[in-house]
Amino acid sequence: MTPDDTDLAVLADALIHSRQHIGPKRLVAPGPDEATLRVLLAAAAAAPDHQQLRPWRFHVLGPQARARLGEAFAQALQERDPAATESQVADARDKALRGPVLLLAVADLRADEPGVAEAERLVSLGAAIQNLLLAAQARGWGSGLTSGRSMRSTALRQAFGLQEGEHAVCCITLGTVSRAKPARLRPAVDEIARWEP
Ligand SMILES: Cc1cc2nc3c(=O)[nH]c(=O)nc-3n(C[C@H](O)[C@H](O)[C@H](O)COP(=O)(O)O)c2cc1C
Repeated sequence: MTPDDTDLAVLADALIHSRQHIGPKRLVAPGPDEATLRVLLAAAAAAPDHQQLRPWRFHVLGPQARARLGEAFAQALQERDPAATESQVADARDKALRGPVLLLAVADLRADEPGVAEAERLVSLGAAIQNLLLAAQARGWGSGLTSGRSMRSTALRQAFGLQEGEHAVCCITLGTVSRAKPARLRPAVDEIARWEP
């Protein structure tokens, strides 16, 4: 048996390759409960983190927070497009209500630590998100990431009390997959790797 044939390797590969982005409209109730969310967040907390700066956190959004997020989405749209119609504004607001469980991922780039570049801190957040998504996938929950210009809006920053140097990166929706699209074709290994002699 080669090391690739161990049960753990087979499981890990199956988990990684079966995860796919599911849009929030296709994630329906039920979603993971608080106990499960805590397990998923503990998986996020196991992400690599140079000098252990903890350069990110997750906001778990309850109904009031989701209403605040919806208002921020609506306000951000109106600010960047004053001609937006009522139905477009309502649609923007609605985005915060899709899916049973919603988290907001925030990068904290404030730590004055010249040895750890901002890019490294964002990599750590990406790893934390992926840990969370895979832990969710392993338990049968679907997930999707959403972002867009509203993430950088003053309205959203104010709604979640973000300080200078803190950045809302994306939302994470978790729930039951009602309808999955065919899996995306992933890049071939030789497209993403250069074998340096
Ligand atoms: C930080 C981040 C933000 C994303 N934001 C969006 C988004 O706003 N809308 C969307 O449809 N997908 C979004 N995605 C998901 C990607 O579209 C998706 O991961 C990509 O299509 C690859 O598909 P896969 O995850 O199924 O492999 C985001 C992904 C990341 C990493």
